[in-house]
Amino acid sequence: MGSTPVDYMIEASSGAHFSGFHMDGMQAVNSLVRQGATSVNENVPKQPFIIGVAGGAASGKTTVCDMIIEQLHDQRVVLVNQDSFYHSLTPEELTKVHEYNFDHPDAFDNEKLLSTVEMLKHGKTVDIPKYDFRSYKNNISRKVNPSDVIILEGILIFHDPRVRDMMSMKIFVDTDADVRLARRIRRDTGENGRDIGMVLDQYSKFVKPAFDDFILPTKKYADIIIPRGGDNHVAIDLIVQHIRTKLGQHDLCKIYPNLYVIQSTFQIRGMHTLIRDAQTTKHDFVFYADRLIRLVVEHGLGHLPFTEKQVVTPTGSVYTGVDFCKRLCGVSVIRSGESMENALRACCKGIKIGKILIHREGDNGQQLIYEKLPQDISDRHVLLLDPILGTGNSAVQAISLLLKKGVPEANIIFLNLISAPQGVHVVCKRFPRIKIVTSEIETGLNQEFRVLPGMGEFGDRYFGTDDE
Ligand SMILES: Nc1ncnc2c1ncn2[C@@H]1O[C@H](COP(=O)(O)OP(=O)(O)O)[C@@H](O)[C@H]1O
Ligand SMILES: Nc1ccn([C@@H]2O[C@H](COP(=O)(O)O)[C@@H](O)[C@H]2O)c(=O)n1
Ligand SMILES: [Mg+2]
Repeated sequence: MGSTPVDYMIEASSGAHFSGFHMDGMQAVNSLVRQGATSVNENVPKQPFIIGVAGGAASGKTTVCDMIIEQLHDQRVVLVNQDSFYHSLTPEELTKVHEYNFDHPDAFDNEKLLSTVEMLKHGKTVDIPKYDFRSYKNNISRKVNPSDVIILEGILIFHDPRVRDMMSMKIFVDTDADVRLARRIRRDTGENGRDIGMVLDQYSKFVKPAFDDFILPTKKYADIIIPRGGDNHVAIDLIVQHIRTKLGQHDLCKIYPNLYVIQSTFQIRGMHTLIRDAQTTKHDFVFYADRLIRLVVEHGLGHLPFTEKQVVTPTGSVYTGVDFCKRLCGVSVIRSGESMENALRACCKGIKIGKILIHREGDNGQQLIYEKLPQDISDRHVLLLDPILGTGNSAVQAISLLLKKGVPEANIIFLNLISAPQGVHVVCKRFPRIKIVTSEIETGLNQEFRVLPGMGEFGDRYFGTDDE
């Protein structure tokens, strides 16, 4: 590995983050239909992004982790410290603590660390011990919930290949030995209440040799080497940027560059949780569906072309901005697509909205039975509205009609709340120039072609007709 300030070998660490669906378009759907298959990957939980942070004692590992966590404040991140897996000292070892090597791989319960990381990786809650540097014991423990990002930190966190192989990104904090020693003296004589003579003895007898024999040799496994630890803001920004890209990117977006999944936040996830809950009242369903629809519409509008425009502000200054695209219209797929009309009207004053009604017989016999579209639709950019993309058959019908009316494929933006991978494959394969904007990708379809986990019959829940 070279020795540039930040050795950034992203490719080496970019193993797929979220599991996806990798069959070919129509072929995939047809084969699923033939097999009467249920969800594509219904039982495969999303894999967390596991990061390892190694480096010498007092190199700044915890500081770097804290900075990453702070920047990822809108994500579910958990920090697991290798210190938590120190073996508690026996009464006999306690009497000769100055002879104990805390920097040797055997000082840790490596099997427990491995099983803990495996559990978190598979979405299970774990109990992690808390280690006390003063009593040399781990008595109490804390509950740690599964998260989207798991950071494993410790001097020898790259030592065990089984733990190392679970990491999607490996960082080594590289700080000069004299700086590490100075920090260690301050920390151990301060918060750990130790005598300076003992600290120096421990350093020359165990810490320094173990760094050379066990820690430094693991530097070669790192994808990124950060000199100066927490002072290296550029490295930390790059790392956070990379993590965000990996988290926000569904595998399908890597296959289809015209598929846009809006970046998830806790707010967005919270809204999805509410509208997916079968117990949510009609009032709340409409409220949160409207909020999400508005986000999708705003995101979709961001894909329209624009022209530069200059205006004079009340201070007499010139502001160089942009002018909205004027030649646009909405088209809703009756009935659930109509739920998206208000959000579109709220964003685009006076926008024309056409309608298409597609009758479904099972899910193979789709029939277009009604259309009312602006006469000059071929000159407009079209925002096609349907909250759910399932098999893709209705979408194909609707898009085919728009193309027949002369709308260029590249002028269509298909907006929906949730998309099944099958529908994405079908639409993107057949119409590679249209854009799809959605807020979440589903796991798949069931045997009745309903989206899973889904949110039920959207139109019925939104318009309150589910009891009829
Ligand atoms: N860039 C820095 N400048 C000054 N002090 C630092 C810096 N990074 C860490 N420290 C201090 O050094 C000590 C060790 O840092 P820490 O992040 O806990 O290292 P590690 O987790 O590698 O042992 C802490 O007291 C911390 O506050
Ligand atoms: N009872 C203990 C346990 C560990 N150490 C030292 O801590 C260092 C590892 O912790 P970092 O936060 O610095 O990674 C390691 O060098 C051990 O020697 C200790 O002094 N006492
Ligand atoms: Mg630490």
